[in-house]
Amino acid sequence: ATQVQWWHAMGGELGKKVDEIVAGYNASQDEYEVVASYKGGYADTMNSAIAAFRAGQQPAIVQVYEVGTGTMMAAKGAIYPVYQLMKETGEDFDPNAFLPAVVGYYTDTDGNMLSMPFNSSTPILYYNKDVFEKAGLDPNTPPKTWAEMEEFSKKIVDSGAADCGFTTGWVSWIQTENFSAWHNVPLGTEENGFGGLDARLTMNGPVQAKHWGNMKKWADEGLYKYAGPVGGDDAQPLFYAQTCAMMMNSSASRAGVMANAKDFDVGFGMLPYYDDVDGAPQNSIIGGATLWVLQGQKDNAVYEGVADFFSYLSSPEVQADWHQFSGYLPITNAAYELGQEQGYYEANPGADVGIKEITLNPPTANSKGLRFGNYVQIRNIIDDEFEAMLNNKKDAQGALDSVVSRGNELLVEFQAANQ
Ligand SMILES: O=P(O)(O)OC[C@H](O)CO
Repeated sequence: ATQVQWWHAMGGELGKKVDEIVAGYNASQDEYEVVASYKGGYADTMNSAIAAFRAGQQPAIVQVYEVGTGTMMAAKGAIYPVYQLMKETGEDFDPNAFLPAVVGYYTDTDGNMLSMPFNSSTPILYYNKDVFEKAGLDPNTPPKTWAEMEEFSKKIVDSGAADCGFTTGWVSWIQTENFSAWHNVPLGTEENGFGGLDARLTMNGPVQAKHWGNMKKWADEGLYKYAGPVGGDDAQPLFYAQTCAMMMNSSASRAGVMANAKDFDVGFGMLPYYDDVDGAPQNSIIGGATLWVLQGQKDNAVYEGVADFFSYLSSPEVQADWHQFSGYLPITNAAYELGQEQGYYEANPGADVGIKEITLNPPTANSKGLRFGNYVQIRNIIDDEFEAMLNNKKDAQGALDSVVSRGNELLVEFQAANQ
């Protein structure tokens, strides 16, 4: 069989499921053998693939998170656009089969899909119903607004029901990028970068500054616990240990929550919003990753295998199973409909919160996502400046102003290198 190497970033429960899907594909036919390799988190996986490409050792498929999209799109000689791959290998492929929010993120300005959707997520709220009850809160009513997040957190901490009200994964993705979309305020010019390489960051507006300022205040008051940079790896353990009663994290944290939150009941809610911001809540944006095909495989049969595997991955049965297990969105209309027919959403209340959030309102220029170059590095700057604020080195406005000025230097460099 022709081997097809796939480098991915799915660890823990998600990694086990990826191995199961790959085994299912390999058993379903004997022409190709997909070999899946876990390469660490999203940033590590992307960096390993770039280094491997330079050394001529690249895999056929690499999973890249959504914020790597701008960089991958610009790497023209390195990528094999998916719409072209499917056409050249004669594989049936209908971009309209995918949810519009997913397609929009990964298409070029001519509407061509460049990478293959696989695991699209969006952040949601998880909460501990048992702690809510102990604190005298209604376990069936999650907070809707940030004012309620603060009020509920105070009740939880003051009553001793838990040590902290809430934590969050991804300060960048959830409390800055999705926060901005949810409140319909821009992250940058040129429709958050979709309009061209001359886009610049503007995520230091009054709505974002107020929110970062509140996060600092809530951290000082012990209502919010910081879970660390990048994905905020401490968020899940803090939630599982019932230290924090609420957690904002990827819809795909569901698999881990289901496996680890054994001693208490979990409720699900939408992201909170400030009710004095006009138009909030707007819609959330997708995260997660897509599969990029890399150029340079010597045997064309490898690409035929990639196309065949992609068809398998996006079949309604495989997608619905992956979505229902992981909490990633059902990325095709057919997978969503299959779940409805199966009665999955009725049997699993809260499993459709993410879908409701991304489809809450038709996306605006501020809420269809982002596409900035060098954004992997810009995310590190966001974490860095958030920590500087928590450590009293800067106030919220000063920290966000630095995000914008440092980030824009990277955008200027990216524009010069890729125009
Ligand atoms: O944890 P994931 O896969 O939902 O991804 C979260 C963020 O979108 C990563 O950039």
